[in-house]
Amino acid sequence: MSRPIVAIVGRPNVGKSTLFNSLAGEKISIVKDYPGVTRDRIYADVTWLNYQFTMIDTGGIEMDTKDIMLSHMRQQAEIAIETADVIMFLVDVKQGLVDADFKVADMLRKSHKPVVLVVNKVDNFEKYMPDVYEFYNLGIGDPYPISASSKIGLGDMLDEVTSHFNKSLATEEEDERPRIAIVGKPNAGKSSIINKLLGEERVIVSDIAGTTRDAIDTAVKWNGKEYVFIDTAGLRRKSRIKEELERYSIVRTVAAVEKADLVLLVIDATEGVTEQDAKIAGIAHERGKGIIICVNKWDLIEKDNKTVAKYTDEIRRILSFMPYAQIMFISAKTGQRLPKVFETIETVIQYQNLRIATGVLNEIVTEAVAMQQPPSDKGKRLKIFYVTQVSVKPPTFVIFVNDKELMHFSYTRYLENRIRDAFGFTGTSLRFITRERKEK
Ligand SMILES: Nc1nc2c(ncn2[C@@H]2O[C@H](COP(=O)(O)OP(=O)(O)OP(=O)(O)O)[C@@H](O)[C@H]2O)c(=O)[nH]1
Ligand SMILES: Nc1nc2c(ncn2[C@@H]2O[C@H](COP(=O)(O)OP(=O)(O)OP(=O)(O)O)[C@@H](O)[C@H]2O)c(=O)[nH]1
Repeated sequence: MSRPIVAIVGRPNVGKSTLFNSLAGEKISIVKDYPGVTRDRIYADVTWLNYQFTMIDTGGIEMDTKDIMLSHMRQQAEIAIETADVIMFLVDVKQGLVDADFKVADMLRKSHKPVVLVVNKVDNFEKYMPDVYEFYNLGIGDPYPISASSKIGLGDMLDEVTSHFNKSLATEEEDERPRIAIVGKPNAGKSSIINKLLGEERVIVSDIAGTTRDAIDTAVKWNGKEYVFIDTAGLRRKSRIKEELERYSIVRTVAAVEKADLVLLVIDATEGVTEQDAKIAGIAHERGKGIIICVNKWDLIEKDNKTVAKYTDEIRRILSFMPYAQIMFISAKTGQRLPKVFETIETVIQYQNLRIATGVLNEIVTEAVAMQQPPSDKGKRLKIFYVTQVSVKPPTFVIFVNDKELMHFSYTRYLENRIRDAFGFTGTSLRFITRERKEK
C-alpha cells in the first residue's frame, strides 16, 4: 500500500526541523549501509496510532532578503501541492503573520489540497492563545497550536492531519493497474522513454479532483493490460540554487516512488552511474519497491563483446545494496528492447506479489542450515525454528530463532541468497524480521 505523503511548508526558523525530529524520532531518512539521500532531513517515516505516513520537508535554505524568501516559499508550496496528500503549513506564534504567509496561504487554498494550519512555539497555551487566533486571518481554517520542542499539541494536530488520509487514498486503492515510476537524473531520457512507450496510445490519466500529481500520470496499454506511468521528468525548474534543485528532485522522486509499485531507474549510458543515481536507487530500495535499471541511450555507446559486462559490473559495484535489480540496456531513440521492458515489469510485479508456502520455504531453509551452520557466540549457537512469509510488496519473512542476538547480518544475507536461488524474486527486495521464540 502506498503511504500518504505529508509535506511541511513554512518560513525559515518557524521550527520545521524541530517538528520533524519530534515526529520522526530516530527514524529520520536513511539507513547507513547504502548511499544516503543526504545527512540532512528531507523526508522521514512517521507512525501515529495506526497511521503511517511519509513526511517531507520542502524547504530548508537560508535566505537573506525578503524577496528571495517569498519566491522560495512559493516554490516550496508548489512542490508540496504537487506531491503531497496533505500539506502542513507551519507558522510561528512569536514571529506572527507576515505578508508572505498570506501569499502562501492563497496558493494553498487555491490548490484544493487538504491543508492543516499549525502554529508553532505555543509553549504556553494560556498565554499565547489570543495570538493563535490571529492566524484565522489566513483564511485556511482552524489553527492548531503546538510546541514542537516540548511536544505539546502534537496529538490533536496529527488527528487532523490523518483525518484527511482516507479521502485522498480511497480512489487510489481501487485502481488495480500497476503503477510505475520513471526516475533518474535530468536528461537521462525519462520523457523520451514514456513517449516511445506510448507511441500512438497516449492517454492522459484524468485529473482526480484537483490533484496536480495525477496530471503527470500516463496510462499505457500493453498486451491488453493498462499500466500507469508516473513521470518525474522536467525537474530543471526555475530555481538556480543547486541545493534547492537537488532537494526538489529528491522530494519529487520520493513522492513518485511512494505511489509506485515498481521503479524504472533510468541511467544515462554516456555518463555511467552517478552519485545521484545511487541516491535515487537508495530511495526505491528503502521503500521496498520493485526495481528495473534501464541503461538508456545505448545507441550512443560504441560496443564490443565486453561492453555489457563492463557496464553491468560497474552498476553492481556502485549499487551493491541492490544485487537483485534487473538491468536492461535500452534506447528510447531507436526503441531497442523497449517491448522487453514491459515483459520485465510483468516479471517483477509477479515476484513482488509472490507468496511462498511455509512448508516449501522451510525445506529450503532446513537445507541451507544443513549446508552452512548458523553462527554461535560464547558456546551458544543460533537455532532457526522456522521461517514464514508474512506479506508481499515487498515479500517479508519472519525468522523464528532461539536468540536474536545470535542472528548475524551475514547469515540473514546467506538465507536470503538461498531463498532467491530457489524462488528467484527478481527485481524485488526482500525483508527479514527476526523473532525470538522460547525453546520447547
Ligand atoms: N520556544 C520554542 N522554540 C522552538 C520551538 N520549536 C522550534 N523552536 C526554535 O526555533 C528555532 C528554529 O527551529 P528550526 O526547527 O531550526 O526551524 P526551521 O523551520 O527548520 O528552520 P530552517 O532550517 O531555517 O528552515 C530553533 O532555535 C528552535 O529551538 C517551540 O516549540 N518553542
Ligand atoms: N541518442 C539518444 N538520445 C536520447 C535517448 N533518450 C533520450 N535522448 C535524448 O536525451 C535528451 C534528454 O531526454 P529527455 O527524455 O528529455 O530526458 P528526461 O530524463 O526526461 O529529462 P528531464 O525532463 O530533464 O528530467 C533529449 O535530447 C533526448 O532526445 C536515447 O536513447 N538515445
